Amino acid sequence: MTVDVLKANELKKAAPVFGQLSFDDHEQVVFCNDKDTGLKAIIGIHNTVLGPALGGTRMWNYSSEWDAVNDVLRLSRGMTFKSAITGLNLGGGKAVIIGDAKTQKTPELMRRFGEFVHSLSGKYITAEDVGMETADMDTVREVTPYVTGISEDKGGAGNPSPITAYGVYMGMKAAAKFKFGTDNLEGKSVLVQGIGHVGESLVEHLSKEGAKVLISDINQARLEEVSKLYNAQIFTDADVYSADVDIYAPCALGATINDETIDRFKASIIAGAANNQLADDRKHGIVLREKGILYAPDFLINAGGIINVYAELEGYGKKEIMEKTQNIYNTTLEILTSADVNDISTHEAALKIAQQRIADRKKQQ
Ligand SMILES: NC(=O)c1ccc[n+]([C@@H]2O[C@H](COP(=O)([O-])OP(=O)(O)OC[C@H]3O[C@@H](n4cnc5c(N)ncnc54)[C@H](O)[C@@H]3O)[C@@H](O)[C@H]2O)c1
Repeated sequence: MTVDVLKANELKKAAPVFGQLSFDDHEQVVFCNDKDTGLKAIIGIHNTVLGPALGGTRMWNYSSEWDAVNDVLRLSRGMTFKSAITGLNLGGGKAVIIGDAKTQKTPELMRRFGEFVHSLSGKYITAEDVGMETADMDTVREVTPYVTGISEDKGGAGNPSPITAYGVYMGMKAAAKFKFGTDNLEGKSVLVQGIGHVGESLVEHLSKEGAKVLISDINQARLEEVSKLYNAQIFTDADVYSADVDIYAPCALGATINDETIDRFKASIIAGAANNQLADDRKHGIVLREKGILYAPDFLINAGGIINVYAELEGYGKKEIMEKTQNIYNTTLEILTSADVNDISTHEAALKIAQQRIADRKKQQ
């Protein structure tokens, strides 16, 4: 561990961007700065072999600029594989805005951000992520057409979060089928960490099916609201990761499966919406497999949102969106089976398929 930290620190000094551990042959990284609106944003374009880089914008109060760079690099890479495995003709990109979405987000700041997106002439297309609402994308739409996730009355496909939640639910059911022999979640205990846009909708599906739902969030008011609405139990223990549940569903931020938490998990399945759940894809994917914890790869099961926004570009409707999202069940089962047959982590099994699709397309170009 100490050696890893030392190595990372040396790399930061010698090659602060291209040498970053999370840098993975990204095509372009754009730093956007505007003094008047206070905008400090980074757009990461990982790969555009399959199409324009599409991915949401996250507004977050990062503890350092370094964390923001790291996040956008990891998130944009994840988008490349998400679109590839879902069969969409999209590349991977993502943007982060440094700041508190509750106090620092203004229409002027969002429009200025939209102008930066516009300057990339469609190579990057944005959408919402943590800290963003459909209304913010409507504001961005005032200055650029390179935005999705806009409201339905403005011709968009609307808020992608309920579709994302439906896809996660499908992926979770497939994982249950694989692990428990049945996809019926009635009576299964599921801890949903983060009950924001996606988490709440997932809680709704789960409680309708009769699962025993536990919820955890840093926002106490939301906990009480969601608990009342869906009869979900608020998880009060200090340690979320050692909760004695059947399924852990991370729906807050990424990297919750890391060196500190991985030995504490008691859940049999990990299936949630958060992007980049594994702090170290390779290492933690393998450890989960060794521990017998079935991990449904995040970029595979949380693709509902991108399917929804892709519909805006391709012009298909709700029925097709739901069918494609429902299909996450089948793809998840295939990948879990393939990981088992090939004795590799589920993350690696999913990654291989995504990478192969990109390599095949590259050969044709
Ligand atoms: N919205 C989508 O369509 C979509 C699509 C794919 C992936 N995702 C990913 O799913 C996750 C959730 O997205 P969202 O749109 O619901 O975001 P959101 O901002 O609406 O909700 C996030 C929730 O997590 C809570 N939270 C933050 N830190 C926490 C912590 N340490 N412990 C517990 N709760 C915490 C917040 O209070 C909030 O309620 C994100 O990682 C996002 O990148 C979202």
